[in-house]
Amino acid sequence: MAARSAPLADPATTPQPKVVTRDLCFYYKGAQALKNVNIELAGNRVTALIGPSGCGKSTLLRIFNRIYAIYPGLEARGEVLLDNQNILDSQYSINRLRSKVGMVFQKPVPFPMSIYDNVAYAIKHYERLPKAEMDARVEAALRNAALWDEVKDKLNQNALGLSGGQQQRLCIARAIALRPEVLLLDEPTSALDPISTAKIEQLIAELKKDYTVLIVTHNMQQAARCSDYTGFMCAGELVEMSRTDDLFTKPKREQTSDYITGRFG
Ligand SMILES: Nc1ncnc2c1ncn2[C@@H]1O[C@H](COP(=O)(O)OP(=O)(O)OP(=O)(O)O)[C@@H](O)[C@H]1O
Repeated sequence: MAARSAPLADPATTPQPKVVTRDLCFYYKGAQALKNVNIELAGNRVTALIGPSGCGKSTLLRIFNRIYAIYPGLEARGEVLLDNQNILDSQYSINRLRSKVGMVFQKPVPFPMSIYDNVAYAIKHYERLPKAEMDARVEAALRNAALWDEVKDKLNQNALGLSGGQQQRLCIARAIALRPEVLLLDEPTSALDPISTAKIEQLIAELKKDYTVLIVTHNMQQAARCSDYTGFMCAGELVEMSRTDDLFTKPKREQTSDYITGRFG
């Protein structure tokens, strides 16, 4: 039976949860991948999910923008409350959800178009803006993603000419250009070199001023460096969820301790 996530400690300084799941289960064509997951993502904080390969981290992250719904035979049960509204409810419009919850994938996937258009394209899907306003939005997103200084003189060049780390920051710019409230990062640095990784980690720390961030990572040091809260998952269950320092220094469950000390996984 999955552990119920304890309410996050110290309510005086703990922000309100932005996203809450209740008894969330997930099935791939009948095969259960998540078992009664109860997790809270604190608003304007970074939450990391760690755990062995195949434990369900990416499955959980992808539920938060209902991306699974485009594939047949995949089913989520339970509730996922974003600001107290259940996003799994078919009445909750997918367009509304995508404007509130942005996602960045493991491999940078810029569109084969200019750097400018990569960001503007995402905005145009939701809003019609005069040119000057669009320019300002594109610049703001690129600045927020710590990429502006590197690309400001070549906005019309093809994005595929950027380095991997720059492409990933462009994908983050594209996601934040829509001014989402929640940002999902699925192993965003696994394809990057250490310098690009450090830049993205620094960026993640900055982003929490404006967004609620969830990051899936295989790298425990990364979780320790850039998250406020960490959830440890195993075999489709959320085993433990605490403040990051606590989870790594005084885990409550033996399974967590075994994982972070390298005894399994
Ligand atoms: N498209 C799919 N169809 C069927 N089963 C899937 C699919 N995607 C994932 N699974 C299964 O769901 C379980 C959870 O997978 P998931 O990718 O969420 O794990 P993960 O913790 O993110 O793994 P990793 O760290 O290796 O990326 C695994 O047993 C996996 O085999």
